[in-house]
Amino acid sequence: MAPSSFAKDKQIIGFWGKPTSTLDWCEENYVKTVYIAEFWNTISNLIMILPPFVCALYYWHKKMEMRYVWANISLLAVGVGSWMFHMTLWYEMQLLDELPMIYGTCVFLYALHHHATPVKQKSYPYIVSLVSVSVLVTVVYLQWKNPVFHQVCYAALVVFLLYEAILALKNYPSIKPIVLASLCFYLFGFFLWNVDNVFCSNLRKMRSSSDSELVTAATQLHAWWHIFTGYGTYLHIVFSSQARLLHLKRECKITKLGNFWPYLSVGEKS
Ligand SMILES: CCCCCCCC/C=C\CCCCCCCC(=O)N[C@@H](CO)[C@H](O)/C=C/CCCCCCCCCCCCC
Ligand SMILES: [Ca+2]
Ligand SMILES: [Zn+2]
Repeated sequence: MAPSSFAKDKQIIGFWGKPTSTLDWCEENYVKTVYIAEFWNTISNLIMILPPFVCALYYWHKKMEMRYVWANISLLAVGVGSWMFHMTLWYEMQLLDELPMIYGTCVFLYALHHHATPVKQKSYPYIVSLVSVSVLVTVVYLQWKNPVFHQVCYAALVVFLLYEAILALKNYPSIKPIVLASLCFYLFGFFLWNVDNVFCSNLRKMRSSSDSELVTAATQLHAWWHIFTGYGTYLHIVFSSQARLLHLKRECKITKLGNFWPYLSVGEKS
């Protein structure tokens, strides 16, 4: 599903010129500033930029295996790509948003699949399969610029990740709450993404008939999709790394930073 043909009537052209992307989401373009096409959709990406940046540095400092550092960098890459896309609405930036979603999910699959393997042991057939899927999706999507193709491929990878998560849960039932939290936030974000696409004209009417900035912000459901899926994905990284550390019998505990932000507190490497 793609929000394609809304507001063809009064398009404002801002600093980045006419949109060249194959998607233009429900948020009205260049309303807040001429430098950012979709303001709320842009700044909501901070949730995919700041926490994984800090978490990547923390895991690196704690000498976690590099795949968990890369998992954070993958989410960070999606956040930066998505920021660039919503700011410019350029086709090239859309690719910078969408393709890392595919690569990132492959990194998550790789990390989760290897949560119970001996240190430095890798499953080469699994790696080859993930690289092949990434290359295939990239090549086809560069030729066939249909966003639904990207959405179906991405959704299939997420379902496969869910299957890997269920397998990991069998080994470590204690991680169930964080797996469930990750899934609930993610699915709620997906629900909002659909509402935004289906009820775009209603949401726009609500915004145009209200002067309240609160209504404007609250009805940007694509921005809320970023926030909920970004948080759900961050929690996925927390549980994937926790499953690994439990397997390695290395000390770790989910702690809250400032009584608010959950992260995996990791003990020193023995
Ligand atoms: C299950 C819990 C954790 C899952 C982690 C999944 C791996 C995440 C990988 C990358 C992070 C992505 C975070 C969201 C970024 C969104 C950026 C964005 O908005 N991009 C759009 C352009 O602005 C792009 O065009 C959007 C595509 C949306 C595709 C939606 C596909 C639906 C996926 C639904 C999966 C349903 C799973 C059902 C399971 C029962
Ligand atoms: Ca828009
Ligand atoms: Zn987006």
